[in-house]
Amino acid sequence: MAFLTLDNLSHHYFSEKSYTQALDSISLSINEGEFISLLGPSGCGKSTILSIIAGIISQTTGEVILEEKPLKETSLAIGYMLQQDYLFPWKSVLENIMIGQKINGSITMETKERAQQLLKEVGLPNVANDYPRSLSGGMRQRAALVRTLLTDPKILLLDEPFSALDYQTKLKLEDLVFQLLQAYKKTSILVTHDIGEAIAMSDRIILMASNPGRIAKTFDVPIEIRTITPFEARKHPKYQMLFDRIWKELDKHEKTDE
Ligand SMILES: Nc1ncnc2c1ncn2[C@@H]1O[C@H](COP(=O)(O)OP(=O)(O)OP(=O)(O)O)[C@@H](O)[C@H]1O
Repeated sequence: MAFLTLDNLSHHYFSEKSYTQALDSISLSINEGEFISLLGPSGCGKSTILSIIAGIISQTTGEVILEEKPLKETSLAIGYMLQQDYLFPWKSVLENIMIGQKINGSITMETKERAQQLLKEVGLPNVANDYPRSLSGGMRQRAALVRTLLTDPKILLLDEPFSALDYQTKLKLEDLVFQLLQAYKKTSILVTHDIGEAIAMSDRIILMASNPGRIAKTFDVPIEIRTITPFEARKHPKYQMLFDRIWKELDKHEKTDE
């Protein structure tokens, strides 16, 4: 039995003036500890899938099943990391990363120690009492990652978390996130437009097509790439081969959408 199942998900957005079928019959099984990427053209429904899993919106039809139970609303089992870090400027880094526990009234000495430990693990050992304005974009995203991990979610949703960063910072952060999520055996779903990032970080890539948003093809990433860091993966010959296959497939779908 899969850890997380998307069973025949469809979603329609309605407004007074328009109707959009964002998703059509999305079915996907994800194993515990697996890293999946959703890749595809703008508007194919990648973020809509994450919003449904996070319980922010309800699917029109279908089910999300986590550990054999339907997931119907927002849950602490789901952690969400976005392109923007959404750190509160008036709170220190430590206060920001413990915001979930503060809201739940569950801050303990143990939480504080774990927060400090995680900050060390992401290379931010000395910023707990600083304010977000004194941190670089990459440092802020690392703090946002700690905030997400501190609630110990079962599933991590990553919606283009590196896309606002400069290229060098993005590559460094990819390595860090990859290693951390592997160490903590987190099940993760990454939304990205970057074919290279999807190959370098994932076990499996779900290529989507639009109008309506649907799964076009699935690619398994070769084991030789999955067992090395994203930075090293980009230099592997099998990376280039897979890149070319995905590029061709994406091109085919973009042409049919035109
Ligand atoms: N709140 C909304 N109201 C109406 N239509 C929406 C809404 N959110 C998304 N859509 C539409 O649903 C479709 C899927 O959008 P979604 O944002 O999930 O795609 P995406 O693949 O994540 O796009 P991008 O890569 O540009 O972020 C698009 O046609 C979009 O215009």
